[in-house]
Amino acid sequence: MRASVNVKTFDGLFEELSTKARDRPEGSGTVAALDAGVHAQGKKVLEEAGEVWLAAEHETDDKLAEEISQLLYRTQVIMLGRGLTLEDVYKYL
Ligand SMILES: N=c1c2ncn([C@@H]3O[C@H](COP(=O)(O)OP(=O)(O)OP(=O)(O)O)[C@@H](O)[C@H]3O)c2ncn1[C@@H]1O[C@H](COP(=O)(O)O)[C@@H](O)[C@H]1O
Repeated sequence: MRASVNVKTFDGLFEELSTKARDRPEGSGTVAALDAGVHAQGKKVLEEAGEVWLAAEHETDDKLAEEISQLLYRTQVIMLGRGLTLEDVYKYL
């Protein structure tokens, strides 16, 4: 894939969401997801994981990539909700 200045990365998204969690801008879905609590956040992770699985079996590469991006997002919401940093996770990679 060709590099692009506009492509978000996992780290870049985490920084963006951390700022949203701190500043709590109006209309942010991330702020709403954080306020909904860990139970709701966990359900979203499971839902997106299931959609990744189904897309891998039945959908196009692009649809699969979209579902994976949503799973990454929902994973980051869980991380932020629990106060985990990227380093907390990366040390296990
Ligand atoms: N990457 C994402 C992202 N992926 C998924 N989602 C959310 O997840 C939804 C899709 O999930 P579902 O399939 O469950 O869709 P849905 O059932 O219609 O959603 P709900 O009604 O359950 O909210 C989207 O409509 C978004 O609300 C995301 N929301 C935000 N981001 C990124 O987070 C940044 C901050 O977002 P805000 O906090 O909303 O400003 C954005 O710039 C994006 O880059």
